[in-house]
Amino acid sequence: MKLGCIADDLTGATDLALMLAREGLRTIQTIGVPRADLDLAGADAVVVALKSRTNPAQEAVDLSLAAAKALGRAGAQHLFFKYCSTFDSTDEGNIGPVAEALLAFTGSDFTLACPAFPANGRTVYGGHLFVNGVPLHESSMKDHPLTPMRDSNLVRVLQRQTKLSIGLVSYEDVDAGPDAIRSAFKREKAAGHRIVIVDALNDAHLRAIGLAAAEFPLITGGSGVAMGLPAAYRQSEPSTRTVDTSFEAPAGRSIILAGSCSSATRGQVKAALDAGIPALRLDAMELAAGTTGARTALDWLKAQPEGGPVLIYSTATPEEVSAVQNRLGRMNAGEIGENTLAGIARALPALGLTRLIVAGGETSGAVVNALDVDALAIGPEIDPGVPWTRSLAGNDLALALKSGNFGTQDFFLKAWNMLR
Ligand SMILES: Nc1ncnc2c1ncn2[C@@H]1O[C@H](COP(=O)(O)OP(=O)(O)OP(=O)(O)O)[C@@H](O)[C@H]1O
Ligand SMILES: O=C(O)[C@@H](O)C(=O)CO
Repeated sequence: MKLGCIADDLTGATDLALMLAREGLRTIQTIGVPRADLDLAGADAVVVALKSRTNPAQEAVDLSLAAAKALGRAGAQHLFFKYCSTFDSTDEGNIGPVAEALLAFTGSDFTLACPAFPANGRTVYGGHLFVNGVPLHESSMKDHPLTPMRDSNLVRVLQRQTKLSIGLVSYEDVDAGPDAIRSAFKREKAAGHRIVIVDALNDAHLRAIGLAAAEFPLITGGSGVAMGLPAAYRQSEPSTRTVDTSFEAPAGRSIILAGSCSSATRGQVKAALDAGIPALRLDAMELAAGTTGARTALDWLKAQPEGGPVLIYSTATPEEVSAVQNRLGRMNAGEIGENTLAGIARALPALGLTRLIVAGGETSGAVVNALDVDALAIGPEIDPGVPWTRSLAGNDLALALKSGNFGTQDFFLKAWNMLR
C-alpha cells in the first residue's frame, strides 16, 4: 500500500478517497481504525475515517496514532493526515497536536500543511486561507457551530496549536514548480521550521506540490494536496490499476439527514423544501427538552408516502445556532443533534431506507457509526469532494456523505439521478 491516510472526519475521508480514486489509486475507506481481519489487500490507498476533529486534543492524538499503527501494519509506505479545507480547528488543536504526534511516529522532522482545494474555492496565498475569494475569518466559517475560524493567517493559527516551528512556502516558490518547491522545503527546514504552510492557487500548484512532497513520510492537508500524489507514485510504479467507477445502489427508499448548518447546506435544504420534498425540521431546544426526538421523527417517517426522498434536518441559521448554544453550550448542542440523527439512522435499514445523503462531517460520523458499516467503496463524483459510496460490509447501503460547505444548491435533488 502506497498511502495510508488518517482523516479527522468522515466526509473529509470520503473527499480524500474520491481524490485518490479519481487520480488512479485503488482506494478503500474504513470507518474508524480498521479491524485486523478487514481485507485491505490490493488497495493502493486506505483512508481511515476518524471522528477526531473536535475531540479533546489528546484523544485526537491517541485515535490518530492507533490509525497510524494499523496502517503501518497493513503496509502503508507513507502517511497522509487529512483535515478540513477550511482548516477547522481551535487554539487547542487538533491539527497541530496530531501532526506533531504523527511526525514523531514516522520518525521524521519535516512536513507540509496545505488545505487548498481550488475546485471548492479554497486557496492559500501568503499563508492566508481564502474561501471563494473571501479571507477565512470573513467567510461563513467565522460562525461555524464547533470550530469558528476567526484568523485567516494559517502560520499564526497552526503556531498557536504546536510547539514545532511553523514556516511558509509561498506562491513564488510554488509557481516555479516542483524543484523550486523542493528547494524551498530545504530552506525552511534549515531555518528550523518543522511544518510549512504551502500556498496554492490552482490545480497545477497542487500537482507540483504533490510531486515535491510525495516521498515525505508524512503529508498533511486537505484533499487537494493529494491530487499530485498518485501521479508521483506511478512514476516509480507504472503498474497502478485503473479504478472501477461503475455504481449500483441497493434497492430501497431514499432519505436525506442534514445536521450541517453551513451556508451551502442551508441553501440545499431550502432548494429541497422549495421542490416539495417531504421534510421534518428538528428543533434543537425541543430535542434538548425531550419534547421531540428520534422516535417522533421515525413515526413521521413511517407516515410518508413511498417514492421520492424525504428530508430530516436540524439545519438552522447562525443566529438560531448561537441562541441554542447560549442556552445549551456549544458541544452539548452539537451532540444532541448528532445523537438524534444517529438514533434515526439506526432504524433506517430495517425500514427499507438504504439510500442516504448525510450533510455535515460530524453528523456523518455519528450517523454512519450508528449504521453498522465498516468500510466504503468509492463511486462516482456528485460534486467536487463528494462521491456516492457503497458499504463493503454490514448493512448494504448507498451513502453520499457531504461536507458541510460542499455541493451545488441542487445537490439534494440531483444526487439521486446517478443511482441505478
Ligand atoms: N440547530 C442547531 N443548533 C445547534 N447546533 C446544531 C444545530 N443543528 C446541528 N447542529 C450541530 O452543528 C454541528 C454541525 O457540524 P457538522 O460537522 O455536521 O457540519 P459542518 O461543520 O457544516 O460540516 P463539515 O464538518 O463537513 O464542514 C453538529 O454537531 C450538529 O449536531
Ligand atoms: O476538506 C474539506 O473541506 C472537507 O473534506 C471536510 O473535511 C469537511 O468536513
